[in-house]
Amino acid sequence: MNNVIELTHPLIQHKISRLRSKTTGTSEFRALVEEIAMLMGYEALKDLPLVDVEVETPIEKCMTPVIAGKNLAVVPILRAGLGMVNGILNLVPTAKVGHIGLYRDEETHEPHEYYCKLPDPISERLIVVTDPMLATGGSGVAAVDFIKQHGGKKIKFMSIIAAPAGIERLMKAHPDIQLYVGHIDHKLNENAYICPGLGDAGDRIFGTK
Ligand SMILES: O=P(O)(O)OC[C@H]1O[C@H](OP(=O)(O)OP(=O)(O)O)[C@H](O)[C@@H]1O
Ligand SMILES: O=c1cc[nH]c(=O)[nH]1
Ligand SMILES: [Mg+2]
Repeated sequence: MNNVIELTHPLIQHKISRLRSKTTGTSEFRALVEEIAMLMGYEALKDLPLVDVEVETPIEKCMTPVIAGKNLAVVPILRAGLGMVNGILNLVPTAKVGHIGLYRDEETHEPHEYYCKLPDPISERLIVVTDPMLATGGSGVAAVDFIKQHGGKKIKFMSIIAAPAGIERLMKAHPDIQLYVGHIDHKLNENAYICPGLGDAGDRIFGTK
């Protein structure tokens, strides 16, 4: 799939291995998620639009490119996607942040919405959705559905670990988006957790278990 980009950089792979270990504690886990998001963002934002502005160097005036400031919105899927936001904001501090609250039903594994607030106007922005885990893809599809219903058009989705089933479901529902993944794991278990994965990303970021 052309729109699925697996980021194979050794720094990303090394940090994902640290995330996977069950001995990695909350503060290191949180820091790693942010660092990985920043490294993934470096790649995912390589087509950010630029505008030329005039700058005076100590030598002379010149026209030189800067990021067109109002163009980016980061939209984490709560809770776990929040852990990736500062990684992107480190790269583009002027980005706006929207939030989509979803949790998976423990029995059906289907997502339930509890919050949605997006920056206005959303239609003109490049939107980067963040969620460390793409498992069945239900949450990802629902999040992109919401964003499109609110007028979002240019959407990139960043996931640290993805399962093949989730990738397929998301890209079948939304073939126009670009999906950036840090690693594609091999399967889901009977509770729809990614194997080998890293466990429950939200609980590990926020220390809730
Ligand atoms: O692809 P899916 O099968 O939908 O699963 C992935 C979703 O599950 C996790 O969220 P969770 O429901 O655990 O909520 P949390 O982030 O609040 O822990 C994860 O952060 C994703 O949003
Ligand atoms: O493996 C998984 C699947 C869904 N959500 C998680 O946090 N981890
Ligand atoms: Mg969770």
